[in-house]
Amino acid sequence: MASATVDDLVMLELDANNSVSVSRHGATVTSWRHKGEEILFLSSKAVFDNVKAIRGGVPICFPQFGPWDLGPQHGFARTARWSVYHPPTSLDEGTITAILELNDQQTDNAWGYKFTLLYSITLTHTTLELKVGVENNSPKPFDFTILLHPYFSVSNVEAISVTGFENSHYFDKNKDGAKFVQKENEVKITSATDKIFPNVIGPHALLDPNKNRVVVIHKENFPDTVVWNPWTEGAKKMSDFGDDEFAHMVCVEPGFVSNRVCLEPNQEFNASMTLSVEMK
Ligand SMILES: O=P(O)(O)OC[C@H]1O[C@H](O)[C@H](O)[C@@H](O)[C@@H]1O
Repeated sequence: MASATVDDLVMLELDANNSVSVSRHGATVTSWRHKGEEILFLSSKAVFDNVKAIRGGVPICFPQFGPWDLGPQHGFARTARWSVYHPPTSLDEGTITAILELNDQQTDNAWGYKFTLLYSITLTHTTLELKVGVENNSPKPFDFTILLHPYFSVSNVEAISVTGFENSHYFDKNKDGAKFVQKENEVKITSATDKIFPNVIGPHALLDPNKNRVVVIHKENFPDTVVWNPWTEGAKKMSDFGDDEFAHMVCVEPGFVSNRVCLEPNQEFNASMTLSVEMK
């Protein structure tokens, strides 16, 4: 079995307190240190064998979010080995960018289409921008769903709230996909949560009063947002997740999942998530 090496990591470092690390396995952002604080959650049981998806950070789901007839749950992008298209480079003072690439030749191609994914990671002293581009290099159209799956580190999941959902609706995956109305702006997490909110523009604010911290999640061309926490029972079912770790994480996931993206030959799809942190 392959195991992770230094060569697997792409590091974007502004200074000792502001950095991002990205694994070429799945282009998974595994850490974002902002002013010395880790913003992302990475399970203590995450497996780095270059086979399994990394449990935490920011995995990317493509060409399928959720179960998939043609391959693994959440698609192949999070377990494929990406290449470095553009190594970390400082564009201006205080901005560093790297670009990773995945194309059909780097996957087992069960999907059957030719494509190029470019994933730009840009770090500044105030933001982390993750931008994904999909190009159809096939002679025929294809369609897909896509989602960024950030795991945020929180003090205590029952103390936090996530805003940006006023007068929306959601499909509850824990209740056979039943549809519910969300009147309140804030989502609170007090039990197993797996909700798909279609067409919420955002931004979302993840308020963590115990940390005096707000993480703001801006999204472009990701109409949907999924909120997930596995809670006790879900945690126990995952071999790469500690039984008590659900209390210290929440996933707020921008995606294009309630409808499929359709791309004609040579067409491109672009979307991004930009995170910023405010201390209160
Ligand atoms: O265990 P994974 O395949 O990484 O999926 C983890 C979770 O991802 C998303 O948030 C889905 O909405 C959940 O249904 C799923 O359980």
